[in-house]
Amino acid sequence: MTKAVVFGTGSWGTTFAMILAEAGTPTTLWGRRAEVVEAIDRRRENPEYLPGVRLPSSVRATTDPAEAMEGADFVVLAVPSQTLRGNLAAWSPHIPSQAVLVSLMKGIERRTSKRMSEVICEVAGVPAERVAVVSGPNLVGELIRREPAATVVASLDDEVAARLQEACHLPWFRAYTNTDVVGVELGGAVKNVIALAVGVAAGMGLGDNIRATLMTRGLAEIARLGAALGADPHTFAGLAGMGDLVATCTSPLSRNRTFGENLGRGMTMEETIAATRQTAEGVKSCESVLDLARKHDVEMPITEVVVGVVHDGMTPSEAAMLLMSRTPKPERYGM
Ligand SMILES: NC(=O)c1ccc[n+]([C@@H]2O[C@H](COP(=O)([O-])OP(=O)(O)OC[C@H]3O[C@@H](n4cnc5c(N)ncnc54)[C@H](O)[C@@H]3O)[C@@H](O)[C@H]2O)c1
Ligand SMILES: O=P(O)(O)OC[C@H](O)CO
Repeated sequence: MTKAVVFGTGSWGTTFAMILAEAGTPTTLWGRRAEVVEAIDRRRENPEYLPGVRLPSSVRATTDPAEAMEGADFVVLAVPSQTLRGNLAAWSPHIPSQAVLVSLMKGIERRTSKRMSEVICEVAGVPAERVAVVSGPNLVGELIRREPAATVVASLDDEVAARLQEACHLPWFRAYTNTDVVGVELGGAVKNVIALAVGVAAGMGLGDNIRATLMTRGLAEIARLGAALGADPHTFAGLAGMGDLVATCTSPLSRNRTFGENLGRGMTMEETIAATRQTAEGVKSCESVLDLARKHDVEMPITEVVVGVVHDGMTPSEAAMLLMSRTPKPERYGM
């Protein structure tokens, strides 16, 4: 029988463990805090991240990475992107030799500008064919109510993607396979940056025209970066591209969009950070995305102003003015 371990008892790690278990894949959750692990194991609930959600009995929890990893076919990683490298270095000695490593994370590493699958290969010393990523319009607030959704399971190895698809496919959670790991990861990481921009616009009281413009031109930025990195352009019209961009930019459940909205309303960075309880990946990843774009000579004006607002003290009004006063050009310029 296929078994999985999920590292990270936050909202997505716990929800994906629930999905795997419900799809017939017994799953162990690794958490760093004993009280969370105990609540999951004894009360079948993660009161901090998913209060009131009953977890299946085939979800166990432990704080011991070696115990968590025993017999696992899938090692799923769901910690904040910027903590992956350090954590995985400690967990790597326990990874079963044939296990597939799965990233649920939607971030780009600071300093190296690496995608999560690249960090995994480097730190765990596994070939890219033994890595898979899961990404798509997957807002946890809806999934815990078992509302219908779909996702993309990507791996360079078709057979690996198909096995993971089988391990997590449910009547209400439809998983599609893809071999474009680069495109699927970029779609997930960069949409968070665009959701920050859309949130800022919404917080400023601006309307649907500019929000749609930011989403559309944001997708153009994602596609330009993807083209420079060798992604398949069709991926960005799919669930991990446009699908996730639309869900994240329009949903009040999105942490990234909400973060931007608070800034747009006039909250300071300190106030906004204090009001954000969970991981809003775009806040740290916007700089790494911009670094990556610059390395590849790709123009990403929306990402630039997001970095300006989030990290360099630019006001939302200055950001709006900068974007609107750019040189007029054909729509497909630089695509
Ligand atoms: N929540 C969603 O709707 C959703 C959906 C799809 C993808 N994602 C992605 O999944 C990843 C995880 O997000 P999440 O929503 O579960 O975040 P979260 O904030 O809900 O949980 C993060 C988890 O990581 C743990 N953690 C924090 N710092 C750590 C550290 N230094 N070492 C080890 N563990 C640490 C926290 O205790 C928590 O258990 C992110 O990349 C996010 O973009 C989230
Ligand atoms: O809450 P967010 O902004 O991290 O978005 C969650 C998921 O990535 C949506 O697919």
